[in-house]
Amino acid sequence: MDCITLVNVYKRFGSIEALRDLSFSIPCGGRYALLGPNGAGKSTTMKILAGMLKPDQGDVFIKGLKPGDKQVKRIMGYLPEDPMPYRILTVRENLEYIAALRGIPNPKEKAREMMEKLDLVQYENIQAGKLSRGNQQKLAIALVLLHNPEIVLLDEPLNYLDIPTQEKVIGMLRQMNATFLVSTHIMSIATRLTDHVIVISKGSVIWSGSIVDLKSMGKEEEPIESVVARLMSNVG
Ligand SMILES: Nc1ncnc2c1ncn2[C@@H]1O[C@H](COP(=O)(O)OP(=O)(O)OP(=O)(O)O)[C@@H](O)[C@H]1O
Repeated sequence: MDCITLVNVYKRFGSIEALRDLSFSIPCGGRYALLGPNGAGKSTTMKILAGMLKPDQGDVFIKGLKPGDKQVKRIMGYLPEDPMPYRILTVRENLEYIAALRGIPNPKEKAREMMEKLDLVQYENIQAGKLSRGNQQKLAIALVLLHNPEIVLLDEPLNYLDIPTQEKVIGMLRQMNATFLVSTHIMSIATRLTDHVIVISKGSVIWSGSIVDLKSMGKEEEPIESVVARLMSNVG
């Protein structure tokens, strides 16, 4: 069964065609990276899947339901490119509030567990708006994952994180049993978090397949970044 499906999706912003006949699907449990040059339409795709934007044309399904459906919201975790937790709430209040909204039985316990997992305990009484950019990102990740979502959409998840935290987050994400779509520019993130890639350019899919297939398209010893760059530059 597919958990994520886009069929002939179009999205325009004024004169800019952000998505043009975009179609792809991701089986439940699949781990996919969304790659593409700047302005390719990755964030727009993520926002549509998260129900934050409506496509102009085309169909989008999450487990057969429309994005934004109540049932979909319950099982989805979406990390936008520039997430902003509630600025005036503290780290702990943000976590407890979202845990309560998510209907988690013991929000206080869950908040503590997430702070411990992401090394946020020392900031628990700091307002989110006063955190460093990296700690805001950690909090945003904690907020997205606290209900153990079945479908996880991550837009540049490791932005702003220091290397030990990147490793910690990669470890957490790898342990989760979920359907993943991760938008990134960093190939090593794609190869460590996912096993399939969808490459888009100018709002359409230009290549999709397994990372093994992608690597095999390279000449001997050619880095995977160079294979991806070649794919992207082949599109006029
Ligand atoms: N709200 C908006 N208003 C106007 N244009 C927009 C809006 N959102 C996106 N666009 C345009 O749509 C196109 C696709 O943008 P999108 O952010 O989806 O690309 P992206 O692949 O995520 O890029 P990047 O890798 O640079 O983050 C771009 O040309 C962008 O300028």
